[in-house]
Amino acid sequence: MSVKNTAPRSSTRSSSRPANRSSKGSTPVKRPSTSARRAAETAPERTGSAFRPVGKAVTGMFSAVGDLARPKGAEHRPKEEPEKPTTKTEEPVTTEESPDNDSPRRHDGIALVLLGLAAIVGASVWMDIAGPIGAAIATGVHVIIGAGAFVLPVVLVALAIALMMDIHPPRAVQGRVALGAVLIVVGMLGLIHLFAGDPDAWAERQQAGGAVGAFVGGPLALGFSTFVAVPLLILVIVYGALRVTGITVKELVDLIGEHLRGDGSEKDSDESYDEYADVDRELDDIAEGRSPTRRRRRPSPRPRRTPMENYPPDETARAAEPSLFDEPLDVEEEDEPGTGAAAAKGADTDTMPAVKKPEPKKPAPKQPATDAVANSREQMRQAIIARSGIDPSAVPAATPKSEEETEAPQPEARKPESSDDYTPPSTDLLIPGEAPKTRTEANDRAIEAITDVFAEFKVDAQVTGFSRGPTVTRYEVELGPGVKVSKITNLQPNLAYAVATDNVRLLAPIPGKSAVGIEVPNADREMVRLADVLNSPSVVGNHDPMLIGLGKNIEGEFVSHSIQKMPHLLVAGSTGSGKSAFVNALLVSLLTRATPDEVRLILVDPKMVELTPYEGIPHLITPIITQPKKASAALQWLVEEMEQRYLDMKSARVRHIKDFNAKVRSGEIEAPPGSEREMRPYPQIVCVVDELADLMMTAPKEIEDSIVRITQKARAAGIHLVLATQRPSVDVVTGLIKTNVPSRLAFATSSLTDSRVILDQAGAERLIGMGDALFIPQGAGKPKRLQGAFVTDEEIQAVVDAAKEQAEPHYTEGVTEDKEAEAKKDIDEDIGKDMDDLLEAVELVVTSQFGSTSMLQRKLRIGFAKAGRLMDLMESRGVVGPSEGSKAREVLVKPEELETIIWMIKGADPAEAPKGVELDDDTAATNDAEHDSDGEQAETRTVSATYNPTSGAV
Ligand SMILES: Nc1ncnc2c1ncn2[C@@H]1O[C@H](COP(=O)(O)OP(=O)(O)OP(=O)(O)O)[C@@H](O)[C@H]1O
Repeated sequence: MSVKNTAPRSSTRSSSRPANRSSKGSTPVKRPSTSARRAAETAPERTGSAFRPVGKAVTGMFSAVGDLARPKGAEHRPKEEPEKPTTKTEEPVTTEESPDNDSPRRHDGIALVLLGLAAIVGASVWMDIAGPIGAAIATGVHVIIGAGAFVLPVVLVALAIALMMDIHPPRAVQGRVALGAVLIVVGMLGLIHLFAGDPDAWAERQQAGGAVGAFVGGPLALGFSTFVAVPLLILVIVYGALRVTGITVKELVDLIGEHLRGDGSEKDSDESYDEYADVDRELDDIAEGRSPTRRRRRPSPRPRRTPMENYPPDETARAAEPSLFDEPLDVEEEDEPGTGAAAAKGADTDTMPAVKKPEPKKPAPKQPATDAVANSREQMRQAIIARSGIDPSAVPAATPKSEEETEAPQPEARKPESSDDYTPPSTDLLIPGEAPKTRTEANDRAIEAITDVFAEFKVDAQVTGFSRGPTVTRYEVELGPGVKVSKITNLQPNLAYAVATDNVRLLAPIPGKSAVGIEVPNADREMVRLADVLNSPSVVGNHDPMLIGLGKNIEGEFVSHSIQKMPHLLVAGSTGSGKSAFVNALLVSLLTRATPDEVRLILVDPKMVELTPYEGIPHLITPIITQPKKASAALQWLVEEMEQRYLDMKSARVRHIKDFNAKVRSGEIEAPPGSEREMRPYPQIVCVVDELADLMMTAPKEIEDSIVRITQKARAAGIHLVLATQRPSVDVVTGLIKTNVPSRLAFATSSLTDSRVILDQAGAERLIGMGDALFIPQGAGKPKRLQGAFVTDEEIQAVVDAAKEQAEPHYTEGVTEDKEAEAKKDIDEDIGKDMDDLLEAVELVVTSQFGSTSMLQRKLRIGFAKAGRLMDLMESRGVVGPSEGSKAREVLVKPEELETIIWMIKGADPAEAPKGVELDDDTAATNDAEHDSDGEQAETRTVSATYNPTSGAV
């Protein structure tokens, strides 16, 4: 229950009543004040006894005394009462409150009257010196309360003192206390009466329980016997005591138990663990109408790690960023976007409301102290502090790691290994970003909201710090002892509601910390510029030409990753989530770090517009591909290129293209004599597909085959795929593609299913778009959240121009030619319709190395005549030797040459065959001999027969 909540409830009530009244057409009725009414309603209900009239009468008396005693304006009504709407239709609660006009002098007067009465009664009953009137009064008192008359003066003096000192129970409990007191008195008098022997004579009764004792004890003794009546009356007294003290029997037993155990220490009490116990009690007090007695907050037995130990204070940022409750600072006017300095820098023309530069603020007028909004904020803040003891503006913010990084000395930048005449465009062409914010009003507001949720749901947890990333802030929450983490995770919808976003993500725990992370999107997000990422010391100091700037993580740390380590990447996200921005960041990173000798590109852009700015850069192997068919051909070309590289690596006895390149550079590998081939280091190849879905629609089988073949083994060959799609459905990102593309980058997806397809887990559907991403590099289990780096079209243009100025692209021919279609044109006439069967037969014979006609019959389920014909066709093409009667024919083609022979049977130019092998009988025989005798020579033969697909470009 909260103070905040009670106000609306009372106002609801009050708003409904006038309607009722008006419907009856009656005038406003007198009603007791809220708390008195509540007490009067509840006390009799709880007793459920015959004491109701007595209770009511005494309640009235206490109430009246209380009212009389209460100084004007000092009534103890619940805090929220003054906030109740006091419109004309409001019930006239003030009619009962009229005695409030009494002055303190008046209840002093009543106290003196009580003292006088006490003196009279005391003088007469104790000493019999009050004269005849006094004696009459004494007799009267004795008749009513018997021996109780001896105590009455003391009670009257006590009442008088209480009146004068303004000590009285809160109004809400007055009825309860009065009833309890009456029960005790009546019970006692009854007991005295019984212990006096249940006298009948009034003279004796005056010395026993008086009329009250006789009327209570007498009938009981008569009805049940004294033995039953005595315990019954004791029970009445106990009940009265409970009413007066307001505790329950259980609490009493607990209290006694605690004392008996002798460990009154607060350790065992739940309350000692409950940081909010005092606050709860206060709130209960207020709700029940008691004055909220402020108890001193016990120091928490749990030594909480202070937030300051976790985070160095960021005084400068604190000073620069006013908290929600600080006086507004005068903000210096900034340039309008597109004017002045911003325009001179060629500032970003991309308009993005959430991340664009802050609007130039008008000089804020100093808020008057009485400002209603400021007041209500302050009240809310105080309520939160009262409940949780946490001041949002005191929660420390972590310094963004990027800021710590820049303090380190700048390492030496990389120099390209190869080109003397080509220098990659400088990152100075890119626009640097603004310094990251450490804390803003939005953060304070979110801390308040989170703290409020914990208080509302009575969860012992508190925000101990936060780190602000560009898009999202992660609030660190520490739990009290014994609090389940699930208590926080179950609160996710409420937290989302409190911070007014559905994109709250919970990390339980934050990796490496004993704290739960609550990631809340920043209402005032910041843009991450690629320039900042590429100029960060960690990127500058890294000499990998394929390192790309990805963005910034939630701790404000720059994130970069090498494409070589990916080695293939799947990028997915719904439209507008930031995929193209990422592809741009990737390409600009490569352009600013790698020469065309080091990295070559194949760009596939089925959307036709996304990658157009890169047209004509020297890194391209082929012009930007926009047709899916050509893309499919280019992927097949990549497969051949990969096979070729593997052959070269094999012949050079190296396992990675880097080692092959090193050998070429050192002159260890040379083109064989007579070969026209010039040995040059192979460049790394990156193939970027901007929309995989378009390709998969055209030729799903071929595309999937090529992708799978490349991704399975192209890592060592220096060929890398980056596949982007906005439709990560299972027909686009097939199981085979998924298993072979190990690195994933997910931008906001439109559904949980899409997130599962791309990340194999949920999460991407909760991202907030515009570059907010989850990245799983190869081998990493948990995705890392980051804000993608952004480059504007102007920056891209500047870098592309700088690259184009230095070199022309040298396109390799035939990359996008559909070789299979062309090959089909020259099919031998004698093969005719048997092409498919022949190819199957060749594959069977070559892989099994068994040239038997009956085997063909069996496996291909064909007749003898057809099997014989296929065997003859194979003989004429040098696959098998001549017939040797009933023996199987000799197989002349080795399994590793299968592809080439199939290639040739299909009718392609043998010179373009992917593997170098001469297929006329003589050469085949010679080759076999070479293989057998001299492995080294055999490999030289392979090299000599191969071609270098990228050689046209190098
Ligand atoms: N990293 C980023 N930082 C800031 N803004 C970004 C970022 N990425 C994208 N945006 C904003 O989001 C808009 C859409 O981004 P982008 O064009 O990259 O989306 P997309 O996923 O490629 O969409 P589509 O698939 O429709 O092409 C951009 O114009 C830009 O304003």
